[in-house]
Amino acid sequence: MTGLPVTHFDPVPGVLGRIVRERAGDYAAADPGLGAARPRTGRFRSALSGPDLALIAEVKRASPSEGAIAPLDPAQAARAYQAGGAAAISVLTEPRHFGGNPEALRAVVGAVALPALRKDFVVHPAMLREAADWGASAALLMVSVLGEAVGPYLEAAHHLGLDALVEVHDERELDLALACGAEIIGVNNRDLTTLAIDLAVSPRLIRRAREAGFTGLLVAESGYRTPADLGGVRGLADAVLVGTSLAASGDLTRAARELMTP
Ligand SMILES: O=P(O)(O)OC[C@@H](O)[C@@H](O)c1c[nH]c2ccccc12
Repeated sequence: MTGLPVTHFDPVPGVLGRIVRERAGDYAAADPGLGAARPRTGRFRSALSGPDLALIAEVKRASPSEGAIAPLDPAQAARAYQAGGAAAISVLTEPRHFGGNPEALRAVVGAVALPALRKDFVVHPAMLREAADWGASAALLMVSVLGEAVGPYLEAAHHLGLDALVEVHDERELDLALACGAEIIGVNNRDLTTLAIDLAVSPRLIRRAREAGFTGLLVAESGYRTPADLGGVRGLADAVLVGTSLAASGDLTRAARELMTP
């Protein structure tokens, strides 16, 4: 595959815009080639497909909204999440604002049998190639960052054997995700341009996706701290993605179990 757009992103405002510009700079000289097609395992997708609300637990050491969260050891954290019933592990690899790095992802892949998601601001095809090389089963693709390019990026992820979590935050982004053939759509409750959380966003957009006839998987993301917080997406979402509240808990296994017990 060639010709993947690497530079013509929608102009992105706020905190998100800054991170996107930094990441684009990091990868400006990287080789955009994807190489030969790799077989798709669909491991991430199948891990979320059960009848129960699945947990994607995130290894998140810092964030722009919280600053330092916890000095997690990624392998240990992933094992603790696995013991607590997580279906998949999300690993931040963004270094400046989220305390992530490539080694964290590799360590998680080596430590647990669960599929891992590369959580980063994907703005260059090399970032997908890396995700596959590092053993991730999936990568995050943000419609707020990629705009219309999300379609080609989705194809690139699939070419590399990865599942993609296509993230949206409003109706316009959801409609783009639906149009590009996303199989797994994540609805972020956090507006990444202002960092404000609104737990009503996920139920609203998940309903809209289902009304549009979407038959893929839907993930509710960000801001969940208590079992009661999950009330709005139980029976609606296939999975929830939770980082801060688990990472900051001090006992990741227990926190994961307690959060998911209605
Ligand atoms: O820490 P929280 O509020 O539980 O959120 C987790 C996850 O949804 C969040 O880290 C996230 C969602 N989309 C992102 C995009 C980039 C960076 C981070 C994110």
